[in-house]
Amino acid sequence: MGSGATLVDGVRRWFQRRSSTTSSSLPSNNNNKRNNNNNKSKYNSNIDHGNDSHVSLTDLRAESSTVQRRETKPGEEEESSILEEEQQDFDVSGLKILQVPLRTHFKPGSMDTQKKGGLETEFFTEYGEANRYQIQEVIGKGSYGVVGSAIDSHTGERVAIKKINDVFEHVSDATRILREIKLLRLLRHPDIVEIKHIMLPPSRREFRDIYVVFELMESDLHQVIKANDDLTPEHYQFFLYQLLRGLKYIHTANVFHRDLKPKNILANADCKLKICDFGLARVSFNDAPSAIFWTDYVATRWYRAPELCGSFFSKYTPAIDIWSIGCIFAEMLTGKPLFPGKNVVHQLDLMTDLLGTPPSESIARIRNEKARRYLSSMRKKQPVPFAQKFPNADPLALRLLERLLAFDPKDRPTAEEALSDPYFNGLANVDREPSTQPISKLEFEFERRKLTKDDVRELIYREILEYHPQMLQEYLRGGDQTSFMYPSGVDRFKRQFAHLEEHYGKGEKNTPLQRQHASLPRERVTAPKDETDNQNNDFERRTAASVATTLESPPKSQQDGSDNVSTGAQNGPNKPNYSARSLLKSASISASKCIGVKPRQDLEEETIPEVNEEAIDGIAQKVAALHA
Ligand SMILES: Nc1ncnc2c1ncn2[C@@H]1O[C@H](COP(=O)(O)OP(=O)(O)OP(=O)(O)O)[C@@H](O)[C@H]1O
Repeated sequence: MGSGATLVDGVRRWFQRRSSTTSSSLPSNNNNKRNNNNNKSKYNSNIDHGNDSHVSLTDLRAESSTVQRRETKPGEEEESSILEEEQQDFDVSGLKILQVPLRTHFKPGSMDTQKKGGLETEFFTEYGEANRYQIQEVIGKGSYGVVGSAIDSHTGERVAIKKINDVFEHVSDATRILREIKLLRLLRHPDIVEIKHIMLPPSRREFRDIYVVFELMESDLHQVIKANDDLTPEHYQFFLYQLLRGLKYIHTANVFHRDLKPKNILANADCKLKICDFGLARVSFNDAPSAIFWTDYVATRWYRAPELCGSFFSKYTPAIDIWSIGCIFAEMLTGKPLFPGKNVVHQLDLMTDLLGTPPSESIARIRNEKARRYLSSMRKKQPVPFAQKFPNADPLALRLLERLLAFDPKDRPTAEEALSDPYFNGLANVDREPSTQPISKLEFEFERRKLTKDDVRELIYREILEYHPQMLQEYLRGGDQTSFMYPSGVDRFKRQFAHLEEHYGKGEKNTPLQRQHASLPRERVTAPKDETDNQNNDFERRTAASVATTLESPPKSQQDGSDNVSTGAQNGPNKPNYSARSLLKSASISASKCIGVKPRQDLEEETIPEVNEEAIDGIAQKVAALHA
């Protein structure tokens, strides 16, 4: 306890000093300040009896940051204190350093990374791109490509470079990448991973791969939870605080992340967390047709909110992300996933085992008739007290967790509300929990039209130019760059990555990963039935595809028709509509058996592939065929 108490105390004092030394540069809305002297941290008594050496270390650091601030020259104060704040963020010296398992898969060693041909050298010297990053090792592999660590010779910083292969193989994949790089450019926050740069492709109209340079993180929360069985209450608090702070910012931009899970939270040994993987994120524009917005919903099941397990509503709220954060927090506390459902019905079962069956008022609000009937017909369950499920946890943490995991989305707090929960007394400070402006519709106008490969290539290229201001100027002036093959470091990277990939996982029985979230091209959707029959556990994939009909709330006769094929155990002759099977059929998660999925490492890996508008018709036909 002592070390974490020190952290909280240190951070609190830091805030207090900051308020007194830099108050002129801060918004002076005292009503907004949740963190004040009367708001005694629950750790105070521990601090008094705590570990002195930790206290003095934190004190010293907090002190030195204050002294530095005091020494700022007049006139420079505002700017430097803001910069300093950004850099320092939190003093985490009181928290025990995390174990972060080594992620090195292959070190290049004698690899020919240094070799530069004459022309290449010339290009690189002139443009400075290629010599800038020296690739070190492969640190991860996702469905879109390899991630390597590298040194940025301009800054000396270590960075992560993600090579995304064959970006334009499917328009839907390319659109996902466009969305992700755009969102990460627009969402700048200390708790969100930062894109530092994107390499300029060698040709505007012909490039296939892109190289995205991120700030380098040491691990992810999934690994941290697995490797650290001695996390303290202060770790839990600081982790949750950062996640909610990042989420507050994301939600005020009107963005829903939609796939929050421990693997999508990057982590450093110093306890810093950053939200990543915005590939499934969407901007919510009030006038956007909700059916289109949600038909491609595919978040990993274990972290999926109940309303998404049964297509409860046609409009969803940011509360879906709050639910995921609740699941992640519970996983931190116990070291195990909270709701490791095997399919959506099992998922709902696990949720109701803990939370009890929802009250009738909550069920009554559910728009989808099948989901409503399914929930009403469930065996009534009483909630399990959280103190029993999480016996060693801080009662304040559990009170907040219960709010995050409210079955009814309207009962969950917003991220901002959660940050003002008493659990964060002494740590939270609204001045350090920024909001942002809603993202402009103009940035995402491409979501409203059907894009061709060339359209999306142009849009990605335009997005890359944001990291190449001079080229952007030329582009905006209308200079035709089509035939201008300008030099870039990409060719060299291509070779380096090819080499690394060749050696990646050597000795392991790895098969190449395939894109998980890929939207389905129509022809794949309509693959022959027998291709799917031997896929056990894929009931969900075969049947959960009636998104369109669910969202449009089909007439009763249609529902009855689809229920004829239901074989759910509760399906008596007179109650055909609310079996588990029919619920699965109406879930707003859609997929096809035809998509390749990653070799399964654990059940949570079974993310359901994304389905786009284009694919819905095909899926609907396929489902109909399956049940014919
Ligand atoms: N900035 C970073 N610093 C360190 N590691 C990273 C960084 N970004 C990604 N990684 C790691 O690289 C791996 C693959 O990254 P990522 O999940 O972004 O790829 P992806 O192709 O989008 O994967 P997915 O299949 O989950 O969609 C992950 O293990 C991740 O932890």
